[in-house]
Amino acid sequence: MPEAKDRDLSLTEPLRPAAVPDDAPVAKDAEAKRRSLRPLRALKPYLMRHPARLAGALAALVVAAMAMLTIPMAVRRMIDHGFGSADGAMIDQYFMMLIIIGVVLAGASAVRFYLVTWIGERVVADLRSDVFAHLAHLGPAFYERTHSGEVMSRLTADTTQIKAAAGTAISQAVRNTIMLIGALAMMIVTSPGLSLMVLIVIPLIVLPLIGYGRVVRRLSRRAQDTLAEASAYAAENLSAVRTMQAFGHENAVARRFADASERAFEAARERIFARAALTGLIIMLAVAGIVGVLWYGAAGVVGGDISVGRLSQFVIYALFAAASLGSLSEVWGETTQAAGAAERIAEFMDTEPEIVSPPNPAALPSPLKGEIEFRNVRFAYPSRPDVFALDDVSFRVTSGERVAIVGPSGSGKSTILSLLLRFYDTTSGEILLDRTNIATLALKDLRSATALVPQDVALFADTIAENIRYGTPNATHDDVVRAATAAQADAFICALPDGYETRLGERGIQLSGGQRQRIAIARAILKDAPVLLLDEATSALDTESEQAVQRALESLAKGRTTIVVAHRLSTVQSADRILVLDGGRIVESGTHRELTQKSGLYARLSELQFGNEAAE
Ligand SMILES: Nc1ncnc2c1ncn2[C@@H]1O[C@H](COP(=O)(O)OP(=O)(O)OP(=O)(O)O)[C@@H](O)[C@H]1O
Repeated sequence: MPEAKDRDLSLTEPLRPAAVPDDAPVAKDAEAKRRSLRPLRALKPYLMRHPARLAGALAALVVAAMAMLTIPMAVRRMIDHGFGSADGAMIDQYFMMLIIIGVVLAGASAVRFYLVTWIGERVVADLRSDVFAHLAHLGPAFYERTHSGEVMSRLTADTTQIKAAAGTAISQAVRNTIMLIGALAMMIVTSPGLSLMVLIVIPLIVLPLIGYGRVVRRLSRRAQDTLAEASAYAAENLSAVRTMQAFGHENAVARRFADASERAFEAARERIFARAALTGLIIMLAVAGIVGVLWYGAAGVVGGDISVGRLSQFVIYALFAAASLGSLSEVWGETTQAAGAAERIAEFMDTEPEIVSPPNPAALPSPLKGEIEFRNVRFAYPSRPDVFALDDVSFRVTSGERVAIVGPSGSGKSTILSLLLRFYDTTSGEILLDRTNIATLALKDLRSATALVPQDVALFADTIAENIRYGTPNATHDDVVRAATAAQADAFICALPDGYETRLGERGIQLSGGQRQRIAIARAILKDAPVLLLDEATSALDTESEQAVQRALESLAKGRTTIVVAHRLSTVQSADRILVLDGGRIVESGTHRELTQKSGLYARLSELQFGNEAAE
C-alpha cells in the first residue's frame, strides 16, 4: 500500500466542528447573519434567469388564490338566496359556478406546481454547478482548512435544502400571503365588527411565530453543522479503509460516527420539538380565535344583526386566513432552514481563490525553452506563517537539464514543486520560467508548461484510457497507447480484463503502487509539457517495477527540463546536478561524484540513506 495515500488523514485529530469560526468577532457576525433571511438573496440572480416562468408561476398563484377567494361568496349567496328562496334554478346556477371555479383552481394549481417545482430544480442545478466550479478553483490552502466531507455535504445536502425554499417554500409563501391578505380584506368587507375581533387575535398568533422562528433557525443550522461533521468524518475514514482496518480501528470509528450521528439526531430532535410546539401553539391560538369569533357571530345571527349566509362567508374567510397563517409558519420554518443552508454555501462562494491569474498576464515565449530560476525565494505556509519552509533559495535549471533535489524529510523539497506550480505565492523573492516571473503568467499557461508526476498518484473511478487522458481530453486512443507504451504501462494494461477500457475502482484501488505510478507517468507523457516535475514516491517498489518505472521516467525526461524530488539513488546518480536542501536552505549543490567527495550533508545522507542500495 503506498503510504502516501493515507498521508492527509487525521484519524487522531479531534473532530473539528464544521464551519465553527475560530475567533469570537467572526462568530458574532455569523450569529447576526443567522437571524435574517438575507443569505437567500444570493438566490435572486438564479431566479431572475427565468423571468417568463416566474411570471407564469406568479400568475397561476394569483389566479388560484382568487378562485379560492370567490368560493365563500358563492356559498353566502347560495345560503341566503338559493336556500332562502328555495329557487332550484338559482341553486343550479351557483353549483355551475362552483364547478367553474373548481376547474380554474385545478388548472391554476397544476400550472403553479409544475412551474414552481421546475424553478426550484433549475435553481439548485445551476447553483450546484456554480458552487462546484468555484470549489474547483480554490487552491490547496483552502482544502487544508476545510474537510472534503464537509465540502461534499454542503454541495449536496445544503443545495437540496435550498431547493425546497427556492421552489415550494417561496410559492407557498406567496400563495399564503395572497390568501391571507385577500381573506382579511374580504373579512372586513363581509363584517367589519367581526373582523376587528379577529384583528385583535392575529397578533397573538403572529408574535410567538416570529420568536419561535428564530429558535428553529438556530437549531436547524446546528443540525446541519453536526451532520456535515459526521459525514466529513465518515468520508475520511472510508477513504483510509486500509489504515483503519490495519490498525483494527473499525469499531472505534463506527462508535465515533454513531456518536456524531447521534448528536445530529439530537440537534434535529430539538429542532423538531421546537417546530412541533410552534405548530401546536398556532393551531391552539387559531382555534380559540375562531371559536370566539363564531360565538360572537352566532349571537349576532340570533339578534338579527347578520344573516346566516354572511356569517358563513365570514367564517370561511376566517378559516382561509387561519390556514394561510398556519402554512406561513411552516413555510417560515423551511425558509429559515434554507437561509441557513444558503449561508453555508455563501461562505464557500465568498472564499476567493488565493491564487489567481493576473488581469493582464504576460505571454510566454514560444517555443518554450523550459528554463527555471528561483531568486532568493522565501516562503512560509499560510498556516505556519512564522516558520520559513524555504529560506533564501536560489538556483537555476537550464533548458533540458535534469536536477534532483534531495534532503532530509521536511527540508522543503515538495514545497519547491508546489511553488513552481504556483499553488502558493512566495513570501519574498521570485520564480522565473523562461525569464518571466510566474506570478505574471496566466495560471493556465504556467500549468500547461509543466507536467507533474506526484508522489501520491490520484486515479479516478473511470477507465484507464480516461485516466491517462486526464488533462489532455482531446488525445486520440493511439496517443494514449503510445504514452502508455513509453511509460512501460502498455503490457500490464493489455493484461487487464478490458485493456484500456478497464474501469478503476474508487481512487484506482486495484492497481499496484508501481502500476499507479506508470499511469501517472503516461499521463505526464501525454501532456507533453517542456517542464517535468517528479515527486518520487517513497514507497519501495520491487526491483522489477522500479526498473520499469525508471525506464518510463527516462523516456519521459528526454529533451525536457526536469526537477526530481529524489529518494532513489538511481535517480540522483543520473541527474546533471543535485541540490541538497536542509531546513529550507540549499546547503550543497553539484553532481553525485562531486558531492560524495565532499564530506557534507549529501555524503552523510547517501551513506545513511542510500548506503544499502549502493552496496547492492
Ligand atoms: N501545507 C502545509 N502547511 C503547513 N506546513 C507545511 C505544509 N506542507 C509542508 N509543510 C511544512 O513545510 C516543511 C517542508 O515540507 P515539504 O513537504 O516541502 O518537505 P519534504 O522535504 O518534501 O519532505 P518529505 O521528504 O518528507 O516529503 C515541513 O516542515 C512541513 O512540515
